[in-house]
Amino acid sequence: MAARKQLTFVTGNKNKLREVQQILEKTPSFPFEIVNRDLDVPEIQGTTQEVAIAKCRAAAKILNGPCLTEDTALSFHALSGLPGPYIKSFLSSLGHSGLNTLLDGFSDRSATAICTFAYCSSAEAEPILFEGRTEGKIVQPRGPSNFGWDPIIEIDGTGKTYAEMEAEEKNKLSHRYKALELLREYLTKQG
Ligand SMILES: O=P(O)(O)OP(=O)(O)OP(=O)(O)OC[C@H]1O[C@@H](n2cnc3c(O)ncnc32)[C@H](O)[C@@H]1O
Ligand SMILES: [Mg+2]
Repeated sequence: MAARKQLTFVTGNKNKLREVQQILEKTPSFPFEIVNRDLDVPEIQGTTQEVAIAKCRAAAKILNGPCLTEDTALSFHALSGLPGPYIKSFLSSLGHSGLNTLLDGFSDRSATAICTFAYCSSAEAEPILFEGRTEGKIVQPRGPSNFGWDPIIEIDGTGKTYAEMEAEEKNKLSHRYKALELLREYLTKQG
């Protein structure tokens, strides 16, 4: 059997990489083998889509070939979608408790976790986006603090935070899983 073609997933985040690999292990029809490169790619300011497109373009230019990038946003509805794509710096500055405090005074604590994969088929190609969303609400931390804001989002209909779920459970309903399903469909059709 011919070896599967490789696709470079540019991320410095080991937790993202682990989840992508776990999800794809359950998806035997995925047409590429994912290999990781940790490149320092600038992340611009803008909408989640603008940030994702610029990052993928920059990574494809550095690699001079096809690549995959991923951006994760966490949008609080009461704050018109903020922190959104800026969640990484909000989390590192404010921590779990500070993110909760941002919503004090609002009755609406709902939030959307958004995962945006961007795929460039060559260094010059326009990035194509694949977006997955999962709804929840921001709560005081519950469960292990292994990955970002997992302990402070309780996922609708489960009564659990992402951090309280086994990997398998998160990977069946997560923003990342949903985005990866769309990417898989697209790449499978491309042949
Ligand atoms: O190299 P890249 O892929 O950019 O990795 P990153 O860690 O910088 O990731 P982002 O720029 O997309 O920032 C997203 C932030 O949200 C966190 N995060 C991403 N996915 C998450 C998930 O499924 N659960 C909890 N936190 C997550 C992540 O740790 C970052 O703090
Ligand atoms: Mg980043």
